[in-house]
Amino acid sequence: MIRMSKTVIGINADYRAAQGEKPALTYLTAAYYDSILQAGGLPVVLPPLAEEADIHQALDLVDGVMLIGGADLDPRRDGWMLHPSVRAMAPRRESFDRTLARVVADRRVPVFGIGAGMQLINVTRGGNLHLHIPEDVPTALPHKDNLDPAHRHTLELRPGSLMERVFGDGELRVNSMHHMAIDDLAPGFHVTARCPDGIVEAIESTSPDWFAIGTQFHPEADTASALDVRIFEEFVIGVKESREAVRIAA
Ligand SMILES: N[C@@H](CCC(=O)NCCCC(=O)O)C(=O)O
Repeated sequence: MIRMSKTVIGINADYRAAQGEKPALTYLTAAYYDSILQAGGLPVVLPPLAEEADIHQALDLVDGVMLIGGADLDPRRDGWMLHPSVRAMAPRRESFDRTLARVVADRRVPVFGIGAGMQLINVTRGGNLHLHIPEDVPTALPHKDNLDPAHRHTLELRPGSLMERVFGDGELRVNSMHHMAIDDLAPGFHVTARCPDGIVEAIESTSPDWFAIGTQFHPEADTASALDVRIFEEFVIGVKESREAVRIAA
């Protein structure tokens, strides 16, 4: 039997600690792994591993990683004060995610960060965040509407970027469900999409040896446009090309 070797993408997940008689849960929206499947990749879920050695062994088994969205990164872990608007993610998830992101970056594992996942890449590599857009950027458009999960805004794209390859020119509207955003961008990245109010909506690595992208919007969500799936196709292609380049260099 000829075994097709699909590009394997490890995906982190959300986590809920045990509550009374309710057991602890690992869970994630199916759209994250379905988007990888639709793009021709093979998704595997990475549970919140505590040991760094286990994370290294898990990364030996995948070609790339997708960091999903979710609740807020705890700003105190980055030396900032807690903000009243912060709804921190489960500590077990955040501890794993932060170690995973650091090891992924150190090993130059191809990565796609979505929402909180993009924010995590940025703080892991020395950037920081606006903790609450309405306070930090009072002139910003609304980036979250609790009454409208389909809330959207337009984007302005960087010429020559992956984002422009996917979306081309013309007006582009994406979903928006966040109250934090990238403030200082980490070294080794450039912004490839902004909301017209200046809020960062996509980033790409500028390092030739690391294929790393991030979107603040959610191309996997039900509210995404038909073109958004192309981002996942570009990601899977980029991961495959990165891995082939490493094999040739070896
Ligand atoms: N909490 C952060 C990141 C926003 C984010 O990832 N939202 C996704 C929510 C849906 C999901 O859990 O996938 C912020 O608000 O900036």
